[in-house]
Amino acid sequence: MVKAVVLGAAGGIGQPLALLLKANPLVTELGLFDIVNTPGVAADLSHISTPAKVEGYLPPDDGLKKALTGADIVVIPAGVPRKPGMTRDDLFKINAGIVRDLATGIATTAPKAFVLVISNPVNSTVPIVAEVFKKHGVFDAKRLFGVTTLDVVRASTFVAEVLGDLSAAPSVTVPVVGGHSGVTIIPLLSQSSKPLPSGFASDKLEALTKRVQFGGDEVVKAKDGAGSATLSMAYAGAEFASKVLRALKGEKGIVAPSYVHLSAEKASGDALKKEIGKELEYFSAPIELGPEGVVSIRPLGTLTDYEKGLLSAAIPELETNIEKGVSFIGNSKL
Ligand SMILES: NC(=O)c1ccc[n+]([C@@H]2O[C@H](COP(=O)([O-])OP(=O)(O)OC[C@H]3O[C@@H](n4cnc5c(N)ncnc54)[C@H](O)[C@@H]3O)[C@@H](O)[C@H]2O)c1
Ligand SMILES: O=C(O)C[C@H](O)C(=O)O
Repeated sequence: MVKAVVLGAAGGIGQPLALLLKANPLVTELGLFDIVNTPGVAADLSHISTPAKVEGYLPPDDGLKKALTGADIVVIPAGVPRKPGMTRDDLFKINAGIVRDLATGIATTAPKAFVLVISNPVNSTVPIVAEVFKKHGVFDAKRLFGVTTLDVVRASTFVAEVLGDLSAAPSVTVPVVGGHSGVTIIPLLSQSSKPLPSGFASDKLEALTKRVQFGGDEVVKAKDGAGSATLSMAYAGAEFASKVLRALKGEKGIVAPSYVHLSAEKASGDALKKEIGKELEYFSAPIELGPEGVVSIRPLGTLTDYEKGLLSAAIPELETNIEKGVSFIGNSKL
């Protein structure tokens, strides 16, 4: 029996993500929470002929607590999305408080659940969840994940486009490490499972790297005020959730990228800090998953000089973003 819960389930990401979780045969119960519309979304999904029993909850009558009771995995896409001209950090003002309050609900009702944070700015919202959990004495770094899968999904697609063969996209894997915003997104294109064409020019490599780093902006611009990526994010979130669930069920050797606290597995986390050359608390890297969550954090491997430059550029912004999330909870009354 597996209960999955979506917080922010009526939103642009929440609805298609809930659909994909309802279609996942590993899920037997699906709890949907939002401040609006969840009864309708739940009623709609509940007619789909898959095993999961679906319930929708709203804030009155302890809806958050009811949604979270018995949760094994909680996915959080609650919060406002960007409009053109905004950075992800501009969302902090509104989303930090939303994520803090939802994390408080998880800490008190489902402290053992795996928590997958989608709400932006991920580089700061994951530390917010961790700090709330620490204040409640229930923090387990192995179970907290910032969802960076969309960056990896984009890298696969964009590399396949460069190779002129979109049918290769599902089998192209590119490690994307660092964080989830602009220059903190570091695609390690030299490690693509399908190499780029030989003699790929450095200006093309730079353009491809920038496309992965700023892929979110492409969607924000195209949606022209109506939000940011929702469908590709729901796909990516469901992919990552499915890997976490398969590992929970005992499948071995599952590796997926995620933004985690580097204490999640001490030896490999310390080794990664050495590779980065900085005492960062959080970083996104390929993670081996197991029934308890993080089994190990994979090394970055050999970086080209260009990729080393990307890493150096990412570190100061990551540090600032992490500190912002940590001090927000330090200064919050819970
Ligand atoms: N990690 C990623 O790769 C990634 C990708 C895309 C979007 N995002 C982020 O995901 C978030 C959601 O994006 P969206 O397009 O679905 O936005 P949206 O506005 O369509 O949906 C957000 C939902 O959250 C709900 N909500 C607001 N406050 C809430 C609360 N206190 N409790 C529960 N629900 C609440 C809203 O009612 C709404 O239904 C944004 O912050 C966006 O930046 C992250
Ligand atoms: O770009 C955004 O604001 C949403 C998301 O983080 C993305 O990468 O698409």
